[in-house]
Amino acid sequence: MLHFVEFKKNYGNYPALTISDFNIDAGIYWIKGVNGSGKSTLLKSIAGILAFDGDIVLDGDISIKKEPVAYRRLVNFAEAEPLFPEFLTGMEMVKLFASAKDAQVGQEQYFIESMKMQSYIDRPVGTYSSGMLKKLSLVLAFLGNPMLILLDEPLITIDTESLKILYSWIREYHNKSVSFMLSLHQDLDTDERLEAVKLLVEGQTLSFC
Ligand SMILES: Nc1ncnc2c1ncn2[C@@H]1O[C@H](COP(=O)(O)OP(=O)(O)OP(=O)(O)O)[C@@H](O)[C@H]1O
Repeated sequence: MLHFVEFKKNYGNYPALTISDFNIDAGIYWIKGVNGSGKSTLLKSIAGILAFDGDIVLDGDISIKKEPVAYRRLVNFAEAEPLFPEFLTGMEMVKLFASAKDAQVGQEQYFIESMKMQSYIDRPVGTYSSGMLKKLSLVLAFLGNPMLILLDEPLITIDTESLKILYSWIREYHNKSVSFMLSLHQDLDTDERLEAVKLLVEGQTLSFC
């Protein structure tokens, strides 16, 4: 599903992450690692938000470097602490992402309703609480027809009812062959029946746990 080829991400002189040749099959992955180990750097690089040396190839032949548009359409990302333009409403953000991700018309309604966001989705994002912002970022990460969804710290900030909904979305999309990479500090809820393979970011590289 994902192949790292001579991947290297430096911040100035600091070599944050080096992954020379690494393959990840389709599935659900739990990215572990201590603070500052490079989990967000990894997810932002896979999402195409950070520049890096080398290449990341999706599904055998879709290179982020050679086919950035096709690649980005298939890889969605929710940041740990999302920041959006404060003057736009939640719905304007949703429409923007739906258009960029070629989402089918009306797809967003299911997500907005199941997360119970109808009462504030038309309000400017600047008026949102941190939990509301987090839920908006999660909705955006499910729009379109992604092959891979990257969720950085998805379990923080949102209430327990919303967490259950998020787990159900992950199960539903996984059943449709969508892969996930979740960076988490806390354990996954074993009652939620998510079979996740553990990956460890340690010593400025990535390995299976
Ligand atoms: N913009 C930046 N400039 C310089 N160094 C950075 C930058 N962003 C991250 N780093 C460094 O890269 C390393 C990895 O950071 P990263 O945010 O990826 O870690 P993380 O595993 O996500 O941490 P946490 O669990 O605390 O969120 C850290 O040493 C950090 O100081």
